[in-house]
Amino acid sequence: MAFPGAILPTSSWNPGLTWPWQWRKAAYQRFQSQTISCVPFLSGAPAIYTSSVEVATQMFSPRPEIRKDPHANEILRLWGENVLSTNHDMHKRHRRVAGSAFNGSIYTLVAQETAALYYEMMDSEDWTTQSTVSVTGINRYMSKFALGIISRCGFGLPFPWVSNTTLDGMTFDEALLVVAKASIIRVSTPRWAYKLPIENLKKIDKAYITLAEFMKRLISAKKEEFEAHGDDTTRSRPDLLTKLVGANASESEKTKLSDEELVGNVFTFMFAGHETTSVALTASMALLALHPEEQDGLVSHIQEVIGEDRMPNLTKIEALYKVLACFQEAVRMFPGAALLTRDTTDTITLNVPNDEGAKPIVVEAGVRLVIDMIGIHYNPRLFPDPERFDPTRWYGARDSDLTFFGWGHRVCLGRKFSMTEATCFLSLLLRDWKIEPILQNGESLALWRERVLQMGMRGLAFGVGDAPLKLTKRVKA
Ligand code: HEM
Repeated sequence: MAFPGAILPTSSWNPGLTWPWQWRKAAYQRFQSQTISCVPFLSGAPAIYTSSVEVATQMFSPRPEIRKDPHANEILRLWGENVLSTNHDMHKRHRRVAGSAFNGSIYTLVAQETAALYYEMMDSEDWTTQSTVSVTGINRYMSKFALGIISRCGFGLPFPWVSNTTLDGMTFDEALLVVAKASIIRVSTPRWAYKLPIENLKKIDKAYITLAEFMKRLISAKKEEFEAHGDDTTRSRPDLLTKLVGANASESEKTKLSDEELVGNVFTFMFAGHETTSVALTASMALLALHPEEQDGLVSHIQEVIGEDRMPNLTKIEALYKVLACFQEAVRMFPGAALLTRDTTDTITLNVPNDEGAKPIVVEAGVRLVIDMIGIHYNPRLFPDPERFDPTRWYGARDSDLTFFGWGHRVCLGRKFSMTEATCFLSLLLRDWKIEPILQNGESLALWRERVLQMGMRGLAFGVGDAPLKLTKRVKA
């Protein structure tokens, strides 16, 4: 999507930025194809959009002629090259280092910390003492929650729900939230503009400086630990930051990360692990609020598996398949990573399925390939009656069925991390609280869904807007 179409709203004549969501019921049906090409009217590169898993698989394949374009992904490289931004051999190196941190120990930690932060949030917000709580926008809480879990489990940061530690008057979580929301402004605003008396730009600048300082201190402390204890550091604490700093100290070309790459990866994990999970948690709660019958079924299931256990362990969390399926269905319906792009650097051929089998299409160099995750997840051939919230679609699903995490050699590294966090959080919340939508005067559930559950750009990811919800404490027998 190029200027000026990108800045104008989506309408019947202009796609705008949100067409994959707003036209999800019509775009591919109109052209009777799951793969369509798009040639910008005034400026910009031609693009091919697909809602077909077969075509997306070809676009995702590790071929030398397909890459993530460094210019299109400038936001991802803001702090340094990293596992999300790089291609080919360089990507393999980053993935080798970061991937090794995603194992049983980190998921055990995620289960523990999610339960701990849940109770801390309840106490700090003073919800524990209330019988009902009305929240105008649950997103704010979910955003902070997801940030807390990645900070604690990925980076060993304390991240208390209420933080008093400030650097130049700004707390760490405040700085992170501002930075997460302001990346587009940061890449598009020249440095001199920050000297102007514009309050918002000053706040963004301060947040970037604060965060960079926090991270510098964190990395220095970890480096000192390596100097004092060598490889024992990795053995005693196998978290993500330890793995990344260990790779920075490594002598091997295959696992070495430079200082800049180390910082780039630290920030990438902070943000990749934050927005997508918080969007999905918000959507899960909003959808459950619309489906009280689903909540009732889940409460019995949760009681059977964890009873009144305050800190359920990983094995118990993994047994809560019905709660997990609700989360997976919410991610299908509201995929935070909505549009994934690749670019061709040479001519390729895509085999596009049609009624007769498949038709080969030659794609020149310089074409943008867009994997439309909304298109895929609302494709009625793959998900019959796609507007219906039906968690049973995911009962017994295999890892490879979870298309909303991508697939192939770049499948999401944090998929089990986010599923563990979400299953644990939603189970504790549903066991304690009934969730209902806060309706406006005379509003029906269908109208609430229409008003609230709309996707648009929120910070770095595509997400749902403010979801107003009422929580009512369940009366325990
Ligand atoms: C509901 C939550 C999440 C969703 C829907 C999601 C989705 C995705 C998708 C679709 C991709 C593929 C991107 C591409 O191929 O261009 C991806 C990649 C990635 N995700 Fe996630 N993600 C989630 C949570 C997380 C979490 C919690 C973390 C970290 C703790 C994480 C870390 C990453 C990383 C590092 C990559 C890059 C992998 C690579 O390129 O090799 N994600 N994610």
